[in-house]
Order: sequence, then C-alpha cells, then structure tokens
Amino acid sequence: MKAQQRRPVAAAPLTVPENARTELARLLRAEALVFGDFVLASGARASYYVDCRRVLLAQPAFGLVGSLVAEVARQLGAEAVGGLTLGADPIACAAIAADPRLRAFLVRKEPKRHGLGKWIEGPPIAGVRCLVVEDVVTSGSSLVQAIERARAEGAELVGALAVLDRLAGGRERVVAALDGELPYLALTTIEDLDPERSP
Ligand SMILES: O=P(O)(O)OC[C@H]1O[C@H](OP(=O)(O)OP(=O)(O)O)[C@H](O)[C@@H]1O
Ligand SMILES: O=C(O)c1cc(=O)[nH]c(=O)[nH]1
Repeated sequence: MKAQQRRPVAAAPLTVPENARTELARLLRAEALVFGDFVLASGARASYYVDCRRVLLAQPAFGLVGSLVAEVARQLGAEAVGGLTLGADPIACAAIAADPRLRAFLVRKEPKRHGLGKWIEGPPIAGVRCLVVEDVVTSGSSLVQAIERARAEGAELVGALAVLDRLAGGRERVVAALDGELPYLALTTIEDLDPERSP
C-alpha cells in the first residue's frame, strides 16, 4: 500500500505505563549514571555521563525498553523502529524482540565504503511508517541526523523517541526536525535520574 493511502493515526498524547518508566529510571540511575569530567558527542564538557548501553544490553532493561518502545510504536502506527548506530541499535532490536510485527533499521554515520554502499541497514524503509529512536539526547544532533537520513531514504516518519533526554536543548532541535508536527517522547529525563543535575 502506498504511504499516502494509509489511514492517519490519531494525534492522541502518547502514554507509557508509569511504573515501567519509573523502573527504567531506577535502572539507569543505579547502573548507568556516572560522575566525572566528560567530553560529549557535541564537544561540550559535562560533569556526568549516562552510559545507557551498559543497562540496555542486558535484562531486565532490554525487555523493559523493548516493550515501552513497541507500545509507543503501536500508538503511532509505526511499522519500523530504528536510528543512528550505535545508540539506537539495542533499542531497535529490543523493540522487534518485543513485537514481532515490527522491523528494525540501523542508520550508519557514513555510508558503507564497500559492498552495497548503504547508509541504512535492514529491510527497506521507503514508504514505511518509521519511529526514529536514540538512547541519549543531548544537543539532539544525532537524533536529527537519523531523522534526516531516514527521510532521505523515503521513510514515512511517525515520530521520535529517546530513552533519556539530558534537557540540554536537544528536544527543541528534534521537534524542529519533525516540523513541529510529529511527536517526540523521552522515556526518561535527567531529572528522573537526578533532580539536582543541571544539563
Ligand atoms: O544529542 P547529541 O549531542 O547528538 O548526543 C547524543 C549522542 O551521543 C551518543 O553517541 P556517540 O556520539 O557517543 O556515539 P556512539 O553511539 O557511536 O557511541 C548517544 O548515543 C547519542 O547518539
Ligand atoms: O552527549 C553525549 O555524547 C552523551 C551523553 C550521555 O550522557 N550519554 C551518552 O551516551 N552520550
């Protein structure tokens, strides 16, 4: 079926179970949040870092995030879940493990230099309803990069999701990249992990 012919998905607010969200924040606080002096992807320095992969690449967080993302995908009518490697990889895989109707896509940071020379790995996403995901949003550049690359590939975007938003201005950039029309949801923010923290 062509993308234009699909039924529109109702623009209802996204909802995820509060107890699952709270448990995710607890796991991230206990096992992923570290303090020190760190250089971030944006080049900015920060006094804390959230190593989401340490938590997401093991149970129970893999299953928990998989079911939360699959639920958001269901509410948005997404057929595929993916984003920029490496942050999106466990999230996309967890979502298809939670809901076998979903497929995943992984966006490279640069096109592969041999073989098929692809930017995006996985089943084709042209004309496919896609939810773009990310583990951490700081400046938002990585999530925006994935959004733009998926669009360039012909994906029909339905929204974006982050496991953790550091509340450092990324939301605004992501919302702008979604033309202010599609939803952006952070499952947790730094305030859930440490209310005392500034971005
Ligand atoms: O919102 P931003 O300012 O773009 O920062 C967040 C990005 O930083 C981290 O990835 P990183 O760039 O460290 O690369 P990796 O996924 O290859 O480890 C994280 O997984 C996000 O992708
Ligand atoms: O901005 C980043 O690079 C970043 C911050 C953070 O807390 N965790 C992470 O994986 N990346």
